[in-house]
Amino acid sequence: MSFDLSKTYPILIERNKALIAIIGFLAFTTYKIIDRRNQYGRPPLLKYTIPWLGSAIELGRDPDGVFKKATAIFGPVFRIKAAGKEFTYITAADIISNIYRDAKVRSRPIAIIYTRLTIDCIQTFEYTSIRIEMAHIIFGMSKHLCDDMSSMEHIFKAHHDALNPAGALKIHHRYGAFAYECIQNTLDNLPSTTKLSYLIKSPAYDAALYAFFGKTYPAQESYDPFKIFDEGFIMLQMNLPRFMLRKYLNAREKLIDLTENYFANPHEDCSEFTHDVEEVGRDAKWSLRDIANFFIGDIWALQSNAIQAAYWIIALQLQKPEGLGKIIEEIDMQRNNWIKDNNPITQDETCCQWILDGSFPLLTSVIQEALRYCAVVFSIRLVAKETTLGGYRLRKGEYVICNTRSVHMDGDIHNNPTEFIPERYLPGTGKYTKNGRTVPNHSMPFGGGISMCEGRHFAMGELKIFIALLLSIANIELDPTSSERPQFNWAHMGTGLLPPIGDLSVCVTRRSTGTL
Ligand code: HEM
Repeated sequence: MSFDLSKTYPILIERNKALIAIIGFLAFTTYKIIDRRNQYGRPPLLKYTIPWLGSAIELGRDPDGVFKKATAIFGPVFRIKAAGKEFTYITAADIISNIYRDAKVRSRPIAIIYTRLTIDCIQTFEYTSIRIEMAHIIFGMSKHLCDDMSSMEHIFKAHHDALNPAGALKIHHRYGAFAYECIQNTLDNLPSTTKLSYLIKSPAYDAALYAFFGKTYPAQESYDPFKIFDEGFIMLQMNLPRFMLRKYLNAREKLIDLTENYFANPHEDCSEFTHDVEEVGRDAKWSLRDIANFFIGDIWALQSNAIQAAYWIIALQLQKPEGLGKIIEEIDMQRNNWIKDNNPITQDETCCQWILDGSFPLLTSVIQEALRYCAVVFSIRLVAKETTLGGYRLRKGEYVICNTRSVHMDGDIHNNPTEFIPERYLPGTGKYTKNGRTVPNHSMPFGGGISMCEGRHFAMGELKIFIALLLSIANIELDPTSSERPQFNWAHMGTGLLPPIGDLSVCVTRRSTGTL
C-alpha cells in the first residue's frame, strides 16, 4: 500500500486546522509568559521596527541623538539592539564610575576563548578575558598563548608598568627628536597649499613608531597595511565571517610580517619600553610571530587615536574665528622664556626639553577639549555574576557598555557640549556638576578602570610636543578658496577618536622662528 503525501498532508491539515491553531496559540502564549518573566526587571529595550537590524540605522545616522533620546526616556541604563547584537548601555557618570571601580580587581578566567561563562570571579564586572579575546580575534595572537593566562598577565603587567609616567617621559625625549625631523621632512616635500591630513598624518605616524621601535622599524612600508587594518578594526572586533574580512586580515598579516622581520633583526635603537616588553615575551619562550602579534596591538593603540587627535586639534582650532593665534602666542612665549633661562649654546638634542619644561595651559585645554569632543569610547565589561544596576537586573554572561561620550555630551555637566570651546579646561574654568554634585569623571577620553588607556601619559605629552613643534616650525592657515570641511566618521564609533571624513585645505609656510 502506498501513500501519496502530496494528497494526504493537505487533508490532514484541513481536518486539524482548529487543533493546529490551538497548539500554535498555546505555544505563542507560553513563549510570551516565559519571555515576560525573563524580561522582568531587565533594563528597558529601545524600540525598533526591523528585527535583526534593530536600532542600527538610527545609530548610524545620529548616535549622540539615539543615546540622548534613550537616556531621556529610560534613564541611564537601557538596552539597544543593533545588527543582531544587544547590549546594556550606561550613560551616567556615577554608574560608570562604579563599574570602573569594580572591574579594577583582576579576575582569573579559567578558560578564555569562547567559554566566557566559566569565569571564577571575585568581582561583578570582568575585563581581562575580553582583552585576551580581543588579542586573539583582532591582533591574531595564537589561541594556545591566549589560553596561557599566566604568561598573558605577566606581559600585560610589564607593558602597563613600562608605560607609567617615568617610562612615558623617556619615550617623550626620543619622540621630540623624531617628530622634529619628520615634520621638517614633510614640510620640505609639501606644496604650499595642501590637505591638512598630508601635513599631520605622515610625520605623526613615523615619529611615534621611531620613538617606540627606532628607525630600524619600516614605518613608511607599514603605513598602508596599517591604514587598511585600522579601517577593518570594528569588523574584526565583531568577528564577522572570514570571507568578509579578507582584505583586513591580509593587511594585518603584512603588518605582522614587517614587525616579525624587525624583531628577527638587530634593533638596538628601540626604546627601553620595547626592549623590556620584548624580553618578557622572549623569556616566556614566545615565538617571534607571537611577539610581533602582541606588538601590532601596541602599534594600533599608538597610532589609531593620537594621529586623529593631532588632526582635530588643528582642524577644529583653525575653524574658530581666532584661528591658531593664541596658541602660537603661548608657544612662542614659552620657547623664548626657556631660551632666556637656559641659554642653550647648541640645539637641544631632544628638540623638546623646552616643551616638557614649559607650562601650556591653553594648549593643554585645547588638547583636552578635542579629546572630549571627538572621542566615542565604549568600555565593555562582562557581567561575571548576576547583579542589579540602576535598579535593573543584569544576567551573568551578558555585556555592559559604559558610553563615556554621553557624559561628555551631557549639557548639565558641560556648558554647550556640542560646541568646541578651546578654553573649556583652563584652570579654574569648569564646574562639572550634576544635580548639585561634583562629577569627578566628567571627561573620560581614555576610558577608565582596569581597561583605562595605558598609553595616556605618553599620549598627552606626545600631543603637546607634536603641536608645539609643528606650530613653531610652520604657519598654517585655512585655504580661502576651499569650503570643504571634515566631518566625523561615525563608523569608528566606540574605539576612541573618530577619524575625519573629508579634509581641510590649508596654506602652509615655514616660520622664521624655527625651533631650538
Ligand atoms: C589620544 C590618544 C589616545 C586615546 C584617546 C586613547 C584611548 C584609549 C581608550 C579609550 C582605550 C580603551 C579604554 C577602555 O576600554 O576603558 C585605550 C586602551 C589602550 N590604549 Fe590608548 N589611547 C590613546 C593613545 C594611546 C597610546 C599612545 C598608547 C601607547 C602605546 C595607548 C595604549 C593603549 C593600550 C595598551 C590600551 C589597552 C588597555 C587595556 O585593554 O587594558 N593608547 N586607549
